Amino acid sequence: MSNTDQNNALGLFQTVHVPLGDRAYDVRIGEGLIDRAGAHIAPLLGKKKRVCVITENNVAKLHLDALRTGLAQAGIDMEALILPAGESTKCWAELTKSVEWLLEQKVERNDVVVAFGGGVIGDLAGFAASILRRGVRFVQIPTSLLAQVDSSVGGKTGINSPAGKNLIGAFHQPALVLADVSALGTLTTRDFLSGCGEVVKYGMLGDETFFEWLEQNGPLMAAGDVAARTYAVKRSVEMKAEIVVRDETEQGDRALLNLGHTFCHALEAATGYSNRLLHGEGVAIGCALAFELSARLGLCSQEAPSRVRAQIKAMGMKCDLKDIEGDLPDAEALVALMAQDKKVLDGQLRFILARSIGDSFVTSGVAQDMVLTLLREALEDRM
Ligand SMILES: NC(=O)c1ccc[n+]([C@@H]2O[C@H](COP(=O)([O-])OP(=O)(O)OC[C@H]3O[C@@H](n4cnc5c(N)ncnc54)[C@H](O)[C@@H]3O)[C@@H](O)[C@H]2O)c1
Ligand SMILES: O=C(O)C(=O)C[C@@H](O)[C@H](O)[C@H](O)COP(=O)(O)O
Ligand SMILES: [Zn+2]
Repeated sequence: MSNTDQNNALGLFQTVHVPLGDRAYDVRIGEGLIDRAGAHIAPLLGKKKRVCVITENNVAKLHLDALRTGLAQAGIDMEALILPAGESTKCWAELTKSVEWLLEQKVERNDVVVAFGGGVIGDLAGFAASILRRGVRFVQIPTSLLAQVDSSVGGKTGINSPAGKNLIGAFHQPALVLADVSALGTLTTRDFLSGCGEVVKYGMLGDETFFEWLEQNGPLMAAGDVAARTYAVKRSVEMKAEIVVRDETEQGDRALLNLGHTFCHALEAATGYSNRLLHGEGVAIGCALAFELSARLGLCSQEAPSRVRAQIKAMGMKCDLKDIEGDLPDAEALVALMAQDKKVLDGQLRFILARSIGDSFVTSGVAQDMVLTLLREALEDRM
């Protein structure tokens, strides 16, 4: 995995290479990458200097003109499909619309689709690209913090089902990721903090030093410091890339990236994939629950969940079930939703638990009673 600074016609950026053999690609991180998108994407194109971009209305309003100009500077034309923003767009209807639109645009096997937006667009457009003509290449241009640190890297693409989160999808690696940290400047505070949920997750699952860095630099990041944001994106991507390279299709270790997600996905399904709970918010709440469960099982110290919760709260993120507005189902119903989790093996739930901050592992040996009691207490705390 190389990690280099470059300064040429492509601008100044840092690279995390994801060495996956014939599916290897760069994640380029820096300012002004949208303005220079054409120069970065041009080497991927054949004779046809055109890309089809899938995006959504919030991002289109703020950044699509810049992308059009950035592509035009390298002589690349762009057609764009603008979908509604929000988690509910990760559904069959929008997938069908996207695939039919790509076919109308006569996208060929050798063309490149561009996913321009947050994790919703990355997951949806990546899945559309994976099934179009049995697979065309796609470039991720992630515009949210969450998408830059997590969803644009690693090739998990897909949509939600009423039965559960991300249950329909495919592994399809991008050909290139351009993470333009200047785009983060237009995020709402809520969306920025949602992305922080995944950032803190990396520290908790595998790097205590990064967790400590976040304890010290969280406020700087939130205040918009570009160097701090760039470092957080780069360190997160490095960690994700390392895990993905070890286990691309989640046969083992990759499940570590799911820390907090068994709880999170059940809560997202329970709140109807709505604005009541954003994915990164669910991840933060899920991580706090996973550490609490680990402590109750005697796997980690009692101090670890307190430190995790203190950091989540210090950054201003949602931390508890009581931070979710409106009704929630009871503990039994939440556990029933977990039964559709993709980590279920031989009918048994698997959880990511922790020995300490920065030392997590995957296990199937968690008694359901422990999970039910934990959830009952967390739900009672809402009363
Ligand atoms: N594939 C993976 O590995 C992976 C990893 C983590 C999360 N995910 C998925 O990602 C999704 C969440 O991603 P998300 O948090 O980016 O959600 P999102 O795509 O809905 O974006 C969050 C909000 O930010 C807005 N936005 C995006 N970029 C913006 C910008 N630059 N300026 C202003 N507003 C902007 C969007 O319009 C939206 O309202 C979930 O569906 C989750 O399951 C996937
Ligand atoms: O890339 C992964 O692997 C992850 O688990 C990253 C998660 O943050 C992400 O939310 C992912 O979409 C969850 O995957 P799923 O397979 O549990 O749906
Ligand atoms: Zn996630």
